[in-house]
Amino acid sequence: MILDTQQLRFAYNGTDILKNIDFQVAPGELLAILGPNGVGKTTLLKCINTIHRPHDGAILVEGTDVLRMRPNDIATRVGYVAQRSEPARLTVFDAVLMGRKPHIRWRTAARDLQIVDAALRHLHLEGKTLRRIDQLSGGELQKVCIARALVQEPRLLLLDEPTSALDLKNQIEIMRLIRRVVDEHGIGAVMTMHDLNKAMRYADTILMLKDGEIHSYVPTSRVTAAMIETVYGLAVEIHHINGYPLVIPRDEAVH
Ligand SMILES: Nc1ncnc2c1ncn2[C@@H]1O[C@H](COP(=O)(O)OP(=O)(O)OP(=O)(O)O)[C@@H](O)[C@H]1O
Repeated sequence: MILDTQQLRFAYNGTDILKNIDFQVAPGELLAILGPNGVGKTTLLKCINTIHRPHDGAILVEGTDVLRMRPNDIATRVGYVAQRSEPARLTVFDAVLMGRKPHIRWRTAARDLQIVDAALRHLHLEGKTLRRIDQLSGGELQKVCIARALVQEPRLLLLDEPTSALDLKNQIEIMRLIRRVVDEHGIGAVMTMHDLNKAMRYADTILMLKDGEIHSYVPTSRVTAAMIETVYGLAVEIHHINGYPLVIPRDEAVH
């Protein structure tokens, strides 16, 4: 397993936000965490990335407890794309190169530069390498953050709403890129998402949170309208168009 979370519990100021969180991510698996605003999706990613320390339970990455890993070992195994990032006065190139830092021993090697170049090309940022990231649009900055996580060559990629600031074409390109990296490199990925259709189109597994606990944890093909209705409190239908699932809200209340 790439990721194994066991009976996680996390509280802010004594109030439980997450409890009984148990799930696994296998090599080549993309898991989407869904659930309403404020349910704890970001908090869960931050626990996995050791930004927060769970109050109970364990998080294993390739069999090793992340809380016992040195920061550099975490950084070579886990890449994290935050929901919001603080843009610094760095160029795009330098910001992406920073993702190689955990791998660089003495000084930047030719391979580091090749990996950075490739990531910039994949994200269509090659024309903006010398732009300062505090002068980018929200979507451009989001792509820089994804490029920085990819050059880390992590075994586990954590993405907090990776397409939220992107236009339709960029959303699809980023989802295809994430899918390809997961498939080709056999890594695991966990993303939070509000767009159910995109999650169901690209993820292998869906994990839905409700009231701080796992409500549903199923292969994408097993997601039902009833699950979505209970978690979001919204009546929906799931249709398939050209083989892709499409969630359509119905104009009626759920009790
Ligand atoms: N630093 C903090 N201190 C106290 N409470 C917090 C803190 N950060 C988040 N919370 C609360 O914890 C809960 C979970 O927040 P979190 O950001 O994990 O939710 P989310 O599911 O990612 O939400 P969204 O979909 O709106 O991004 C929310 O009620 C939030 O207000």
